[in-house]
Amino acid sequence: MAGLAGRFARRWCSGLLGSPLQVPALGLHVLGPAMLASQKDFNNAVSQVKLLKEDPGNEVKLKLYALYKQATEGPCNVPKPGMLDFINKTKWDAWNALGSLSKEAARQNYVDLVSRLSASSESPSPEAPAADRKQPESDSLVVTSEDGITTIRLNRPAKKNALTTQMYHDIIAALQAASKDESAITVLTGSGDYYCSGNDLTNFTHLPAGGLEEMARSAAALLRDFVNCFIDFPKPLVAVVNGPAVGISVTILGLFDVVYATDRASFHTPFSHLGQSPEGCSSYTFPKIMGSSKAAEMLLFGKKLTAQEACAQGLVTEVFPDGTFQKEVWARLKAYSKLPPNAMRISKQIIRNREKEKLHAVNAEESSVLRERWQSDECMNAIASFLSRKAKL
Ligand SMILES: CCCCCCCCCC/C=C\CC(=O)SCCNC(=O)CCNC(=O)[C@H](O)C(C)(C)COP(=O)(O)OP(=O)(O)OC[C@H]1O[C@@H](n2cnc3c(N)ncnc32)[C@H](O)[C@@H]1OP(=O)(O)O
Repeated sequence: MAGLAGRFARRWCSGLLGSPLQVPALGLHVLGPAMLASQKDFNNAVSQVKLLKEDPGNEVKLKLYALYKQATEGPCNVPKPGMLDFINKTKWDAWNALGSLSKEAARQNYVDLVSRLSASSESPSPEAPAADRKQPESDSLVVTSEDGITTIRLNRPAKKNALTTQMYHDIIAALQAASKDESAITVLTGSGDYYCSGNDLTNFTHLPAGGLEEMARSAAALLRDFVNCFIDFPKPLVAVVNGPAVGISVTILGLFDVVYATDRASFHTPFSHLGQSPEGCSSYTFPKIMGSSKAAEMLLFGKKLTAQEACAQGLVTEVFPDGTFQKEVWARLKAYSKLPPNAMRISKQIIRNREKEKLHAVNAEESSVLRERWQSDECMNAIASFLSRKAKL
């Protein structure tokens, strides 16, 4: 069995790292979010992969492979390999999971990933903008900082950027670091075709020694800490919603200062379907933003809004055509990031501070109600249904 696994791993490595592009090895730029990687940056990154000192492991090589194919050939356009062709099927799955991600975005994600791999295998360089930042524990979150913008990118496209327990912790750490760094603006966005599919429902399957009750207690504590970071975040916080958004990724939008969305995005809070109840302060912010009956349709009945509807309700600031979304949004954010940072901080304080106490109280109440909900049969059955593939939203 070990021999088979070893052979599998060796074939895997040679298949994934060999790339058809042969270009001279050049220094790798550390790219930030505010500009899209050029073809030259991409070619450099392709060369750089071959020079990595450490083997990045099969999961990362699979990501590199999928992003490379998407960047050079576009969305997966070849037939799915047969069930027994394990290696090619796994590679096909990874490529196919990137959905309609544009070639440009794939190129940028590839360059970002290589940049992180290079940085972690070398000593920090003074030019690296985020060199002194503690990097997230898992590569499901990518944090970059450039041109006055710190970007926190959910990077689990194969799972529609569902939030694992580790990702909640990493986002908390990233927000705490961003609140103190040099950047003027902080952005949350996603990789791939989804913004975020909400809480990873498998989080609830890892029962601790204390059983269901202990799991619900620690989940409520984590939720409360997570949402508190958004309530207290001192700088302009912008969501760049690159695709559909579900659950907690939607509810916390009420705590952002600006929300830009592609016209492919949708906004879905299916709490009743899941036997759960609202969080992220949405029980307070949504009625305030859109009025109580529109909020009730979303939070009680799980009505899914299109990007245009969410914009009309005031949850989204502006909607952009998907084809020009990244270019237009980052150009705008780059311009805003040049505004005096202290003025923006102080203005945010004036706008938000009088609400903070209320928001903390709402967060505490929502977390405590959910602690009970997570122990209910309604919730257990809904999660079991999703995990056994009987239910999808
Ligand atoms: C101690 C524990 C601490 C836990 C921390 C607690 C804090 C939690 C606080 C918040 C609680 C709840 C708020 C919410 O967010 S509720 C919303 C939860 N989300 C969902 O219910 C979405 C479920 N997903 C879907 O319905 C569909 O996947 C989709 C999003 C509509 C996309 O459908 P699709 O057909 O386009 O793609 P699909 O093949 O289904 O997905 C690709 C793979 O991704 C996996 N996946 C997607 N979303 C999730 C998810 N939320 N959780 C887990 N896995 C997800 C999906 O299973 C596929 O995987 P695979 O390829 O089959 O392996």
